[in-house]
Amino acid sequence: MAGYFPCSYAVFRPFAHRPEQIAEHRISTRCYNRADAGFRRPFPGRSSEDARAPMARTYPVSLVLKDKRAVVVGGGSVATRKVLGLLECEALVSVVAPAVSPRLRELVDGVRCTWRAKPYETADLDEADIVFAATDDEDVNRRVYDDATAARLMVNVADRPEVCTFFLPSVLRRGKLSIAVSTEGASPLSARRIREDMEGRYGEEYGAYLELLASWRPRVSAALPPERHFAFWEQASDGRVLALVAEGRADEAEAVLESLLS
Ligand SMILES: C[C@@]1(CC(=O)O)c2cc3[nH]c(cc4nc(cc5[nH]c(cc(n2)[C@H]1CCC(=O)O)[C@@](C)(CC(=O)O)[C@@H]5CCC(=O)O)C(CC(=O)O)=C4CCC(=O)O)c(CCC(=O)O)c3CC(=O)O
Ligand SMILES: NC(=O)C1=CN([C@@H]2O[C@H](COP(=O)(O)OP(=O)(O)OC[C@H]3O[C@@H](n4cnc5c(N)ncnc54)[C@H](O)[C@@H]3O)[C@@H](O)[C@H]2O)C=CC1
Repeated sequence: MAGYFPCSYAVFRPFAHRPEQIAEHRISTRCYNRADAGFRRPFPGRSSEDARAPMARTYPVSLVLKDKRAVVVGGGSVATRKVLGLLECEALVSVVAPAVSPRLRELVDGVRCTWRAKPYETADLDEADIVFAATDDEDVNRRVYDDATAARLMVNVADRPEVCTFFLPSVLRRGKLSIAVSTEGASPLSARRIREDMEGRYGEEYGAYLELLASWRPRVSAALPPERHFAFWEQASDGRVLALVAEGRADEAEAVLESLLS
């Protein structure tokens, strides 16, 4: 099965039909402070009252993007990272950019990943299911955002956390296990550091372990009445089976599961 594309949606968007109002009303304190520090051009018409308005909580989900059409506008390092994640989930990726990074060029195969070597135009979003704006041109990113919003498409804007309808978390994968870390735009580097910290705690053994448990699900459903399912899975996940899998003792892990059926 294709992997999931973990992300967090910003679901509360009261001014979704007027992008300039979103900029004015849904600005996070962090961005306001960064603007003051010279990192970000201040948005027009913003008051300190607006700056205190908290950004909406996000709704974490894992998207199934297999065979869905993802349009990525931009071809630099940020776009490349997005494309790698999308291809991992078997999405159909269309990159729109006059130039792309060498790594991204390698990923373009004309089938799962195509490249339109030109500047962005509105028609590039025709047939898109999900959109990523990742150019280094603020105005282009804003235009992609406007067009995607007009078409009611989910859109991630690399340089504008405050208008994204979803963010990308930092993701640790171990087979079917994905641990997605999000700071809702507060500190992407912190998300990465936490993900790196998790790498030491959740090793490769989780891949085989979860495959084993997945293979047992139909068996448990068939062999045990529903009221015994929870107790089975509680014991199956108490650490013994995981430890045996980690030591490469697959037969013994199976035997423990077998014993839990009686
Ligand atoms: C809002 C968000 C929108 C989105 O979804 O893209 C966004 C926005 C911005 N990122 C910026 C900077 C950096 N981003 C990274 C890295 C990652 N950024 C990712 C996600 C997100 N980044 C979303 C919020 C996620 C969250 O908060 O949880 C990760 C987790 C996932 C991914 O991209 O796949 C991936 C780590 C993957 C991994 O390694 O695990 C690094 C570190 C590095 O490069 O290693 C830096 C430099 C250090 C720093 O600034 O912290 C800037 C400023 C740009 C500038 O200053 O010009 C903006 C714009 C702004 O803040 O205004
Ligand atoms: N969300 C995130 O994780 C991060 C976001 N950023 C932000 O992301 C943006 C992109 O950063 P990088 O990838 O490092 O930039 P980059 O300079 O490596 O790449 C920019 C890309 O945009 C393309 N582009 C320029 N004009 C275009 C147009 N009219 N139509 C289509 N494509 C066009 C260029 O051809 C190039 O491929 C920046 O605004 C940066 O501030 C930066 C770091 C992390």
